[in-house]
Amino acid sequence: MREGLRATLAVSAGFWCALGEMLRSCAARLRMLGALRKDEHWPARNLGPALRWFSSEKDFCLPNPSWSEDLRHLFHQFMKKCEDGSWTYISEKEMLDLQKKASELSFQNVKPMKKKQFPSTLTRNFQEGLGFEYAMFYNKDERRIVCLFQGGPLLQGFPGLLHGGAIVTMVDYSISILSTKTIGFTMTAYINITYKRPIPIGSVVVINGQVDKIEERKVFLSSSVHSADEKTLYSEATSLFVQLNLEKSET
Ligand SMILES: CCCCC/C=C\C/C=C\C/C=C\C/C=C\CCCC(=O)SCCNC(=O)CCNC(=O)[C@H](O)C(C)(C)COP(=O)(O)OP(=O)(O)OC[C@H]1O[C@@H](n2cnc3c(N)ncnc32)[C@H](O)[C@@H]1OP(=O)(O)O
Repeated sequence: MREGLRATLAVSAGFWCALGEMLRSCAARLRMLGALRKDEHWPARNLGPALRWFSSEKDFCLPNPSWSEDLRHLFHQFMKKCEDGSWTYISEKEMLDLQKKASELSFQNVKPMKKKQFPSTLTRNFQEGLGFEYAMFYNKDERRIVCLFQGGPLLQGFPGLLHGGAIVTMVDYSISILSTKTIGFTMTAYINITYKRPIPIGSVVVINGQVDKIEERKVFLSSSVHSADEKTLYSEATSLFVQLNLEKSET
C-alpha cells in the first residue's frame, strides 16, 4: 500500500515538473512572439534604450585607454607602413560608409533600411575594452588586410579564453571588408576555421587576410590569426565570399 502511494507521489511530482517546464517554455515563446509581432522586420526596435546606434563622430579604431602596450605598438608600426602608401589605415568612417551603402542595397527580398540611423555593427556594441578592440590596415596591391585585435572579457568562452565565435567574427568581419574592397559588396558563403591554440582574453592577435583567387563573383580568401610576436599560430581559416547579385535580387 505504502509502495503504491510512493509511486503515485513520484509520478505526480514528475508530472508537475514536466508541466512547469512546458509552461515556462510556452511563456518564453509567447514573449518572443509578442516582441516580434510588434514589428516583424525590426524586432530590435523594442529593445529601446538597450540598442546602441551607430555614431560617426568617434573613430573607435584609434587607440583608447583600454589598449594594451602591444596593441599600441603594433598600431604605430602599421601607421608607419602607411607612410609610403603601400598600406592604408581603414578608419571607422570608411567602415561606416560601407555599412551605409550596404544598408541601402536591396537583395534577396531584403528591403533597404528606411531608417537614416541604423544600429552599430556587432563588433561595436561593447564599451571600450570589454569587447572587440581593433584597427585594420589594407594593402590594395597585395590584396591583403591586417586586423590588430584585442578581445575583452565579454568575449569569454572557456574561462580566461576568447570564445571561438568571437574569433571567427573578427576574422569574418576583416575579410568581408577585404573582399568588398576588392570586388564590391559580398557576403560570406562559407568560412572554415581551425582553432589551433586558445587565445587568452586581453591578449593582442594579428589577423592576416588575403585574397587567393577570384572566379567571377566568387572570392576565395585565406586568413590566419597569430600572436603579436608572431610565435604562436592561433587559428587558420579558408573562406568563400560571393559578390551580391544585385540585379537578380532586385526583381
Ligand atoms: C549587407 C551586406 C553587407 C556586406 C558587407 C560589406 C562590407 C563590409 C563593410 C562594412 C561592414 C559592414 C557590415 C558587414 C559586417 C559584417 C559582415 C560579415 C559578413 C557576414 O557575416 S555575411 C552573413 C552570413 N552570410 C549569409 O547570410 C549568406 C547567406 N547566403 C546567401 O545569401 C547566398 O547563398 C549568397 C549571397 C552567398 C550566394 O547566393 P547567390 O544567389 O547570389 O549566388 P549563387 O547561389 O548563384 O552562388 C554563386 C556561386 O557561388 C557558389 N556558392 C555559393 N555558396 C556556396 C557555398 N556555400 N559553397 C561553395 N560554393 C558556393 C555557387 O555554387 C555559385 O558558383 P558558380 O557560379 O560557379 O556556379
